[in-house]
Amino acid sequence: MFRTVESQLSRLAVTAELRAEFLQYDFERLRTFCMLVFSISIVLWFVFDLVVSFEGGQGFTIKSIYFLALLGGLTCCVPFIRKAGHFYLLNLAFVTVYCLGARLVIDGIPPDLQPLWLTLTASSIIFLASVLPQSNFSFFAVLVLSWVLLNPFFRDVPVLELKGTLILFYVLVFSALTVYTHLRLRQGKLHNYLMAKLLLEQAYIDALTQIPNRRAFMTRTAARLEKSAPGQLRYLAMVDIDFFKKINDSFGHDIGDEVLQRVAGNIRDAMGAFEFARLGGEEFGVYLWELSPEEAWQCMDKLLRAVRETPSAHPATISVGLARLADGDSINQALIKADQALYESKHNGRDRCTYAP
Ligand SMILES: Nc1nc2c(ncn2[C@@H]2O[C@H](COP(=O)(O)OP(=O)(O)OP(=O)(O)O)[C@@H](O)[C@H]2O)c(=O)[nH]1
Repeated sequence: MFRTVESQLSRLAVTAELRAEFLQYDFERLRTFCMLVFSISIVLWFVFDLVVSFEGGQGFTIKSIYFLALLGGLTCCVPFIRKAGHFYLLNLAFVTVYCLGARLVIDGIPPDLQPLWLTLTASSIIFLASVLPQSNFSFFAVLVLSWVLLNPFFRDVPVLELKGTLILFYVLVFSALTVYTHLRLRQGKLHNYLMAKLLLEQAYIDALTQIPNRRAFMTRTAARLEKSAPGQLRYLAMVDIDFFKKINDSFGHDIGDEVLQRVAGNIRDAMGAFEFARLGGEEFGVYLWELSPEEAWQCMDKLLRAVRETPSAHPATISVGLARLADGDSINQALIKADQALYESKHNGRDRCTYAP
C-alpha cells in the first residue's frame, strides 16, 4: 500500500504553491529550533570573543556589546515572524551581523592564524544554516555571504602555496558537501510532507463525493465543540437523500453515485461556511454555530430548496433533522438527537426539516 501511495505521489506535480506551503509549514514547525540555533551561535561568538579578548589581551570593547545586542534583538524577532519568507530575510541579516562580528574578533588574533579561523567560522555558519528551514535561494545566499564576508584569502594568502591550496580545497569540498546535504535533506522533507498530505487527504476526504468524511467530521466538530464558549448556539443537522434505494434500483448504482455527488455539491455550496461531511451511505452531517434557531432553520430550508430545484434527469429530495446542542452535549449525543428529528421528517412525508430544540 505504501508503494502504491508513493507511485501516486510520483505522478503529483509539485507546483510552486505546494512548495511554498511546505516551506511555510517547515518554518512554523521548526521556529523554536531556529531560535535555539541562533542562541547557540550567539553563545559561541561570545565565548570566542571573550577568549580572544582576554587571552589575546585585546580587551572586551563596547563594539562587542553592540554586536551581542544586535544578534540578541534579531533572535527575539523570530517568535513574532509569521511568514517563512520574512524569516529568510531575518536569517540573512543575522548571518551578516554575525560575520561582521566574527571579523572583528578574528582581526584581533595573530595574522597567520586568521585564514584558518575565517574558514572555520564560515564553515560553522554554513553548516548551521544548512539545517535551518529555508528555501534553496536563501541557503545559497547565506553560503555566498559567509564566504564573501569571511574570505580566508583577504590577507594575501597565495592560493598556489600549500596553505592557500589546502584552504581552497577545504572551502570547495565543504561547500559542495553542505549544498548536497542541504538539497537532499530538503528533498526528503518535501517528499515526506507531500506523502503525509496525500495520506491525510485520503483518510479524511470521501473518495466518491470529494467532501470531508465521517472521520474528518467527528474530529473537526469535536475540536470546535471543545473550543466553543459556554452558551454559544450550536446545531447538528443530519441530511438524508429520500428514496435513495429506489434511485439505485430504478437507474442503477452509477446514477445513484451521480445523485450522491450532486447532493454533496449542493451541501458544499450552501454550507461552505460550516463543517459538513458525508457520514456514510446517503447520509450527510452539518455542524452550524453562532446562528439563531430561525437562521439555522433558514440555512436548512435553503439547502432543501437547492437540492429540490437543481435541474437534473434524476431529481432527488432530502430530509433533514436539525438538533440544537445543549451545553455539555457531545457530538454523538447530538447525532442521536438529529437522527430522531430526521426520522420525524421521513415519517411526515420527506423533503422537509424537523427541528429538535
Ligand atoms: N449508489 C450508491 N448507493 C449507495 C452508496 N452507499 C449506500 N448506498 C445505497 O443507499 C441505499 C440506502 O437506502 P435506505 O437506507 O433504504 O434509504 P432510502 O431508500 O433512501 O429510504 P429513505 O431514507 O427512507 O427515504 C441502499 O440501497 C444502499 O445500497 C453509494 O456509495 N453509492
